[in-house]
Amino acid sequence: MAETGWSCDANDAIHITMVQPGDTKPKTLSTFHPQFTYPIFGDDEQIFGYKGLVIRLRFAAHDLRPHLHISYDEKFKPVGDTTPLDLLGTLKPFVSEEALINLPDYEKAVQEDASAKDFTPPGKMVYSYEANERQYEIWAGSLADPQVRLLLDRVQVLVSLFIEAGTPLETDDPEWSLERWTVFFVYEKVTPPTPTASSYSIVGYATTYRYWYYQRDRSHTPTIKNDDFPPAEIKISELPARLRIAQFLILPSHARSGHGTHLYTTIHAFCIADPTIGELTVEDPNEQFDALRDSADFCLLRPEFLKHNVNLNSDPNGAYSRKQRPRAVPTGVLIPSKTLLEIRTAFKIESTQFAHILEMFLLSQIPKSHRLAGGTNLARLLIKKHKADDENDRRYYWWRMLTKQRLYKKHKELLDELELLDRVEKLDDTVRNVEEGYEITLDALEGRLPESEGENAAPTGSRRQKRKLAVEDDDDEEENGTELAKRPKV
Ligand SMILES: CC(=O)SCCNC(=O)CCNC(=O)[C@H](O)C(C)(C)COP(=O)(O)OP(=O)(O)OC[C@H]1O[C@@H](n2cnc3c(N)ncnc32)[C@H](O)[C@@H]1OP(=O)(O)O
Repeated sequence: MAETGWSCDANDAIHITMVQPGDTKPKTLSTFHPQFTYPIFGDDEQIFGYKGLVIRLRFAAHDLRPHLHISYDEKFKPVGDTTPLDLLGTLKPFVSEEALINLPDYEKAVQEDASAKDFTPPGKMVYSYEANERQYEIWAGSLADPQVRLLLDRVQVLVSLFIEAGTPLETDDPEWSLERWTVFFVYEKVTPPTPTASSYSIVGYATTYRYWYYQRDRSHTPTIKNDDFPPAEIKISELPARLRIAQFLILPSHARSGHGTHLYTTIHAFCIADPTIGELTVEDPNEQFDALRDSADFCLLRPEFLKHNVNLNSDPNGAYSRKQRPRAVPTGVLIPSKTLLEIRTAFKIESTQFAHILEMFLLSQIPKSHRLAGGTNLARLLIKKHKADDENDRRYYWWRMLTKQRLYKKHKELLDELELLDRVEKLDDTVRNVEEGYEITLDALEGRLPESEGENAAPTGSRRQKRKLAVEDDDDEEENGTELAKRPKV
């Protein structure tokens, strides 16, 4: 434990333990430390006043019954204003009330839980899968369901401990508001450790909510109607909506085994199956989540792009373009915009995310030796431009133009404040960084795709790193009012 004198690292002091009944008393399934404790203990994540401090947060693996247990070897004797931290007072707002019973009572409750044998996760099962010869199920339920609320209230402290800038949900909102929320739980189906124990063990969960999706029907001229007032009851669950993933968590003991990807694709399938949902969006995704989402969306859309022969036209304006540079990027002839819109609408993918996946796909269709990652001669291409002899060089030229065009439109206000030369340089840096980010994802996907071209050799060790982007996405900041969890995403 990183301890200096009377202060210790809060991340080390907290132990999160999943338990299930054992032969005579509950046994530990897994134990892990939090990633963050600053929402509870402050920015420096230090706890003053204890030696040998262990704050153990236990959860029953099936119904997440919680328990908080604090132990230490020595406690600092107050000197004037210098007092040890009030641990219970500090932790109370973050853990549910029922976690504060004594340990023997908790252990008895877990060990002798008569209902455990018949426990099923709340809501209904929406997907099941096998991984590494183990069985998993994903269940979805409305937050208006008291059982969903109970589980969420019990586990929400993990949001503060694992999701940067994440805040636990208010679960005592009015019912109509709770109905907007669907919570997805991932459980492993296990062989019960005792005859009366549960066969479910938590893996992770995600919260999602519907929010109004304004779509103007331009085929109708707005008219004043004499409808009854007040109107008949409106059910929020039936209004056109976007579904937004708010919190997404896979327990560290189950991380990097594909469960996050299963959970995300299940939520996506849930959106596609619901005619009232127009798009899937994500609130404040972090870098890891973006990587997971990009990979999953790429695997989903790639077969569709291939089916429709989506590719960059290397001669967008025919022979004419070879002599004279078009005044604007000829998007309509470069890519099949109508088909792409149909794909995007059918797959309910938000427009910026769709643009990323499309750009990544178009890039992947250019042989690596004609891309920056494969050592193409960019200086020569920038002289030859759309007149380059090789069609893949021309494709790469147009790929850069198309991506720059999107980036420019998205960040127009910011870029227009710069001098022309600075603007060109900034845009150039950004497209390069975006391209590097795509190459990393394509590398990571190598071998996972059914018809892998073998273009992107898998790297040794993770190359996943923060995408260095020259132009930051100010939209996210505006929408979410926080910069902490946000990764610059262009
Ligand atoms: C909206 C938000 O809430 S944003 C916040 C997201 N949540 C958090 O950051 C909380 C803490 N972290 C987590 O909960 C998890 O680590 C998550 C959600 C980020 C990722 O979940 P995981 O289950 O680990 O994801 P998954 O296993 O599907 O993929 C992650 C990696 O594992 C790799 N992977 C996928 N399947 C396997 C497998 N069978 N074996 C080994 N590795 C695999 C993937 O390649 C991926 O690697 P990469 O990111 O380097 O490309």
